[in-house]
Amino acid sequence: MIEIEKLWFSWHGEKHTPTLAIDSLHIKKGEHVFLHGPSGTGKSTLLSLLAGIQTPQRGHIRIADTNLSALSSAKRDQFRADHLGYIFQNFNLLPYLSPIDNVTLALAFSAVRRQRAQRAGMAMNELAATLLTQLGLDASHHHQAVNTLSIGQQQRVGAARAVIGEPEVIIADEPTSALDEDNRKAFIELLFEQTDKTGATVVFVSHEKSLAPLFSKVVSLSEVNQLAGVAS
Ligand SMILES: Nc1ncnc2c1ncn2[C@@H]1O[C@H](COP(=O)(O)OP(=O)(O)OP(=O)(O)O)[C@@H](O)[C@H]1O
Repeated sequence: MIEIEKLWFSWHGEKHTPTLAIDSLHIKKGEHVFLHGPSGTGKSTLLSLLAGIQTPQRGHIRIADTNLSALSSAKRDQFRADHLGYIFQNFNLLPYLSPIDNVTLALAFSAVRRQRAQRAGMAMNELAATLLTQLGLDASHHHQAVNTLSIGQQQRVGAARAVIGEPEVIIADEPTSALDEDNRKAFIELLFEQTDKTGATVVFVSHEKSLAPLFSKVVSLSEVNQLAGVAS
């Protein structure tokens, strides 16, 4: 599902030391990947490359058989909207909109995800409400502005927005860092219940190594980031 080959990326251009140099990293469809590494090793950088927000100077990233580097910037934006659900560390929700409106907004930018959502046979608002409830946000909170929700509740809105319309890949950048350990685990289990229904691949970044046993594959970025060993 995700194939990284001979990846080389520097924030400062080709003449500078790379932030990331990954010879090869393959992630299978439906896998739950826990990506960890010390601060500054490039975890968020790798996620922005996977999301097509940045492009590598060398090598390539394929997601669902699409080479992201071969796409124009506009096509990469569309690819991201269609195939990737992103859960941000600070959730990036629209503060004055309700949970329902934040979740359905993910469908506004993607006909592919709208079509998949329609297969559920319910109105978009109803589907958003169902996902929010399944991810642990009680219906009594579905219509208040998200900036009046707790961090844990906002996290459930961020997760529902990422999974609606069944994107093939869910990327999560430390979405549980503000929660206690029991709530972190419970949230991840609820997220996997949703992604396993659709066979989505999950790439989850966290510092919390205690979460690693919940995942099917554990990747240490310090180990795969071979700064000296990538062929030019
Ligand atoms: N937008 C940017 N412009 C220039 N350099 C950047 C940018 N974002 C990150 N970097 C640099 O890339 C390196 C890796 O940063 P990154 O945020 O990917 O690490 P991280 O492993 O996610 O760290 P943390 O765990 O602290 O979030 C750092 O040296 C950082 O300064």
